[in-house]
Parts: sequence; structure tokens; C-alpha cells
Amino acid sequence: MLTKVKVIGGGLAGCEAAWQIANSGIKVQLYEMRPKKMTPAHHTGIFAELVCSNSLRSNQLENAVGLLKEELRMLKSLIIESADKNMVPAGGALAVDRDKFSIYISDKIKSHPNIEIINEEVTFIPEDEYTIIATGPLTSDNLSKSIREYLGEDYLYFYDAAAPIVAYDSIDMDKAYKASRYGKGEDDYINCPMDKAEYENFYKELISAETAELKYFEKETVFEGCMPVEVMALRGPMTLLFGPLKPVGLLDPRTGEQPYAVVQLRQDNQEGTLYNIVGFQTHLKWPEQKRVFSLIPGLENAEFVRYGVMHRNTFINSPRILKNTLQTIRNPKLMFAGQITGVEGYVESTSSGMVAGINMSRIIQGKDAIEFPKTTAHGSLCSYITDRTIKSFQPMNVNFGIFEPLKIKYRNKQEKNREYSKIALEELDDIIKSF
Ligand SMILES: Cc1cc2nc3c(=O)[nH]c(=O)nc-3n(C[C@H](O)[C@H](O)[C@H](O)COP(=O)(O)OP(=O)(O)OC[C@H]3O[C@@H](n4cnc5c(N)ncnc54)[C@H](O)[C@@H]3O)c2cc1C
Repeated sequence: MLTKVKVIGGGLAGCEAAWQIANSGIKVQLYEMRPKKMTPAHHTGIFAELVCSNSLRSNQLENAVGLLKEELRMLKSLIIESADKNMVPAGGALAVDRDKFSIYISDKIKSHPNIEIINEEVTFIPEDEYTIIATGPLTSDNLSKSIREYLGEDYLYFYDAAAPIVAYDSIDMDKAYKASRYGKGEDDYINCPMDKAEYENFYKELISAETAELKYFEKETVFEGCMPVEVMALRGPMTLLFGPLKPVGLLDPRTGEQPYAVVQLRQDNQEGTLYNIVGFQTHLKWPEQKRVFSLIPGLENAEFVRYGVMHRNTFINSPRILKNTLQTIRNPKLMFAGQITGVEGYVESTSSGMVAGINMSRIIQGKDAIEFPKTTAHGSLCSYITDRTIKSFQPMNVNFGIFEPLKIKYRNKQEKNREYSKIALEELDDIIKSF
């Protein structure tokens, strides 16, 4: 009988995986539950819907996420092909017309002769079949339960949060100053100093501000590392001064003194036009975020490019469950890909779909699955995570340790980064030639 692969989830990872497998001549059944059953974040029944921003972030080789895109292009990614065809102007970033982007992918998937689309929710793991689970951070409850039972205690879930992002040129740099704590490294952070009265006023407004109504999927315990700033504040007036507003080691160059409290902002894009407010993941209503965070000296007229959000993030304990081929240790026919493995981001999810798709095709053709050790998707992906996110986002830890990071730096090391990128792309070229 002809071997078929089941790919569960028609998001970025699932579509990429299905495309790779189908192009190698193998039949794929792609299961997608939308629009019959929606997730709390998706709005359409279209494949590869972008649930939030329309930016796939930097398109430049000087940083890991740009390198990752180039790697995906070399591997003929459907997702990146669509992004390239449907791009909108966004400086050095690859931003897309979100509808055209998803429709292009849907059309390609639907018209592929080797892909059969099955529009239903999968509620259990098909153990004896070649299967890729790519159901994302909002995997349906039924399937989550089945995965948890299959994997036992290794399967976890928690809640994730994102801090607001403001435009750099809207920050009042007459009040804010650049510095790193204790002068370590370069002056990477923008610091907004507060005196005691300013802090007390901010604190009072923060703890009494209106929060957004919790959706049903957000009502359970908040993961400690992603605690909303307003929840942390409720622990007591001093708590923030030992947390996100800690002033130690951040002398104000204008006074030579340590402020009473300091809010830090970290560069959020390579161009340096966006900064996120460090540790300010929040569940406040958006107008309240603008009102309360504009009390921070230097942010009085800040333009909020993105407000803080909180959403569920379902993931598996990848280092204990997966090999770096993305096969499960327990069952080599079963793979996971996408954000459910603990990676986060459109491009990162796509890249793991790519790895899973290539490896699934190889296994079925009787070849060895490829360990993508240093280069390609997970090499640069992992370094990207390590450099930028691992410190602030605990979820990223789950993948750290599986894949050897390429030593690429996210910021301010452009020359060195170009060298690493060159090496990575050459190594990938060798891998592709050996396919
Ligand atoms: C609210 C929110 C906002 C985000 N914002 C951004 C952002 O701005 N930028 C960014 O880079 N990343 C963002 N992310 C992360 C981004 O969603 C992921 O990185 C990426 O979409 C994950 O791709 P994926 O293929 O793993 O999952 P998804 O794209 O979520 O795809 C999973 C698919 O599986 C389907 N599915 C789920 N369960 C089942 C089932 N049992 N049976 C059949 N189908 C099922 C879902 O309907 C969905 O279509 C955000 C995530 C969330 C939740």
C-alpha cells in the first residue's frame, strides 16, 4: 500500500511540512479543524493564517531570523515563497499582505495533487501511522489531552505574555538615557528614571487600572516567568523595585545618581526603530496601557506600536521527547513541528515544519533522517532564541539544548554576523547537495 503521511494542523509549520513531503512524491493527508472549530486566536478558515503581526521580521543576513529566511529560501519554502511574492514595504523586514499571503499558500496546498485536505479536528495521536503534529500554541483541548496521555508527565502547558512595543522616535530622550546595568556591555537599553513621587503615582495607577476580560483559555495559573506587571505589583509596593523597575547599576548620567526606579526598554527590531518595555507583559486593556505607561518619564508621548497581550502557549518538553531530527524518541514515525515544540515565531515555526517535512520524506524513502546540527533551521533558530529571548521568555528553554547554536549575535555585531551567515549558508549548501 502506498505510504501516506498525516500532517495535523494547517498553520505555518503544517503547511510547510506538507508541501515538502508532497513535493518529494509522497501522499499527504493534511488535517485542519478550522473553520469548523476555531482556535481562540484565529479568525479565518484559511491555511497559514498570521494570528497577530503581519511582519515576519528582518530579512537581512546580519541577524539570525534573516539568515533563517535565506535558509528557508534555499530549501524552497512555500511560506517564504508566498511572503516574497506578497510583501509590503517594511524597511529591512519582510512584512506581507496577510490575506494574500495566506490565500497564496492555501491555493498552492489545495491544488497539489499529492495533498488531500481533511477538514476536521484530530482528537488522538494516530500511533501507527507516519504523523507530524503541528497544531501550534492553541492545540485543541481534545488533542492536547491525548498528547499528554501519550507523553505522560513530559507534556506541559503554560501561559505566555508579550510586553508593549513603542516607536523609538516617540521616546523623549531628554528624559530617558542609554545604559546597561553596571555598565556591562554596550549601552543597549533605554532607561526611563523615576523619582519616588513619580514611582508612587505610577504604582497607584497601575494597580487600579482596568484589565481585559480573561478568555476562557487564559483563566488558569499564569506562568511565573511571564507574570503580568500589574499582577506582580499587587504583591506589594516594593516588589517592582526588585523586579522590572530595579534601579541598581543604572546611574543617570545627568545626575550621577541612581534613580528611585528605572523602566528599561530593549531594542525590538534590527533597525532600532522599535523598543519593548522590559518585563511589562500585561493584561491591562489597551487604552489603560496607553494611559498608565505614558506616566513613565520619557514615554509621555510614546507611540504604542503593539500593546501587551497574553495568550496560551501549549508546548511539549522537546529536549526530553524529541531527537534533533524532530522524531519522537518513543516512536520514530511520530514527529512534532511548529510552536508546539517550544519554538516561537512565524519563521521559526516554518523552519521546524521544513525540517520535519524533509525528514519525514527521507524516512519513508528509506534514507536516514538528517540531524540539522549547526546550520539551517534550528541552528540559527536556536541562536536567535538564545540571544534574544531565552533570558526573558522561559518557554524558549524547552528547545535550548537540543540544537547546537550557531554563534550569531542578534545586535550590533554585523560584520561578525555576516561571516557566520556565510559559513551557515555554505554548510547548508553542502547538506542540500548531499540530499
Ligand atoms: C495570539 C498569538 C499571537 C501571536 N503573534 C505572533 C506574531 O506577531 N509574530 C510571530 O512571529 N508569531 C506570533 N505568534 C506565534 C505564532 O502563532 C506562531 O509562531 C506560529 O503561528 C505557529 O505556527 P504553527 O504552525 O506551529 O501553529 P499555527 O499557525 O497556530 O497552526 C496550527 C494549526 O493547527 C490547527 N489545529 C489545532 N488543533 C488541531 C486539531 N486537534 N486538529 C486539527 N487542526 C488543529 C489550528 O487551527 C491551526 O490552524 C503568536 C501566537 C499567538 C497564539
